[in-house]
Amino acid sequence: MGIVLGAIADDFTGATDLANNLVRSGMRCLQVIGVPQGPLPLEDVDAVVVALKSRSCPVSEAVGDSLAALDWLQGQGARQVFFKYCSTFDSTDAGNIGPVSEALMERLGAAQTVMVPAFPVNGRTVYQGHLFVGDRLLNESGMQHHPLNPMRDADLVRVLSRQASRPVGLAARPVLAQGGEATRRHLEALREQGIGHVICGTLDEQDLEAIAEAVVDLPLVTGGSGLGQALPAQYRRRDWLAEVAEPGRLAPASGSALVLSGSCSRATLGQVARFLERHPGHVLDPLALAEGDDHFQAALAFARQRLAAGGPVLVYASADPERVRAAQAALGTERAGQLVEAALGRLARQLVAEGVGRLVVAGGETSGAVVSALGIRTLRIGDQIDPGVPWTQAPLDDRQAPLSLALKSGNFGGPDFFTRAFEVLP
Ligand SMILES: Nc1ncnc2c1ncn2[C@@H]1O[C@H](COP(=O)(O)OP(=O)(O)OP(=O)(O)O)[C@@H](O)[C@H]1O
Ligand SMILES: O=C(O)[C@@H](O)C(=O)CO
Repeated sequence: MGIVLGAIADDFTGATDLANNLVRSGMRCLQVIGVPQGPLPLEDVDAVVVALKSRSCPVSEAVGDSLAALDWLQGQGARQVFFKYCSTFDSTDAGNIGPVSEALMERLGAAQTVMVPAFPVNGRTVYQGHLFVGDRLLNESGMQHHPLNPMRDADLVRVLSRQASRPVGLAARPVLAQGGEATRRHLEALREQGIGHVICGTLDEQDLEAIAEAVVDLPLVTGGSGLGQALPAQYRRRDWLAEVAEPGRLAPASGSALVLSGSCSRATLGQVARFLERHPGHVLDPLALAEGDDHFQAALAFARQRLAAGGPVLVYASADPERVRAAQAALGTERAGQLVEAALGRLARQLVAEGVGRLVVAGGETSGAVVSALGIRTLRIGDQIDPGVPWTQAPLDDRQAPLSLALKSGNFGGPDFFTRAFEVLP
């Protein structure tokens, strides 16, 4: 028998977010970085999430990578496929949510799929097709300033219609409130009218449950991690899942504790400030990194010394918008980001080789850089630290015990995330 759910995530921290919700609802979950070259041992795994970097790359690349992930997941026997994108629907008029969904539908022979970005526990809800972040419409939430995919329209039917070739429809709250069966009938009626994509309104967990009941037999579902919280109960009703007492059980953690932050999101800036009130930290400046190796070596020396004294230690490039803009103006946005990502990746590789065994990384791009630098291919998903962020464990060739790793999306986590993460780790 194969896996129950095969998921394709368009970034690394988003993959971990979905995997976290699946584990919390009782599924044993493995995250793989990129499409594996061959089969993996999956006897004790119910769901695999393939983490891609396909959110902001050219459409053709995103489609190609997503189809390769789909082929691999089908090879592992996945009964249902989940395309995971951001709960703020990060995309542009060119894509990638519409084109990737349509390519997956075509390959799966699916006439219809649902779009469910909502993640109510983190404040992402959808009403009459409009996406809210907390009490603000998406286009007033700060996301209108996103450097890569500014979200200037909260009407998801309109947003998706600009990037999809199949017609887009809506399953609004009054339908969901009537329950799973009524929602399924509504989807069917839309399918008969030729509607390929259905934006689902979602205000709370109950709505997610109605959607999950209605879509459990669709070959493809798409959305944020909220739907991942509700689907396992439906799989269980169909007897597809074994009862497992601790689906997020990991080996005991060991080694010293390090936080690396390249995220400049508002939540991360607060977390950095809170950490520095009680623990040592060292700032990385892209302008200084551009001048030679001394700045990196100073950060490495600082971290080594403080880790030896007991840790946890923070190394961060996180900076307020003004400082980020200044670095970007001087170096170019891409080079500034690359300098930071390369430095944090190098620090991770060096310090893990020297004994760091518990590592928190903040930022999606930053997480991608660190995971690549460490050569990590698979992550076993453990228990949640805060909504959307679990501890994970990765086997490493040159380390006997697995590395405990938490990958935090920029805007996720409470203000004390960087300290509490280590307190909740067994
Ligand atoms: N001081 C800085 N100046 C310029 N760029 C920076 C600075 N610090 C970090 N960066 C870059 O900003 C980018 C931050 O993106 P990243 O995805 O890691 O964080 P995020 O956007 O907060 O997270 P998420 O994608 O999970 O919401 C990275 O490319 C990082 O290298
Ligand atoms: O869905 C979310 O908000 C996150 O998992 C994410 O994708 C952030 O990059």
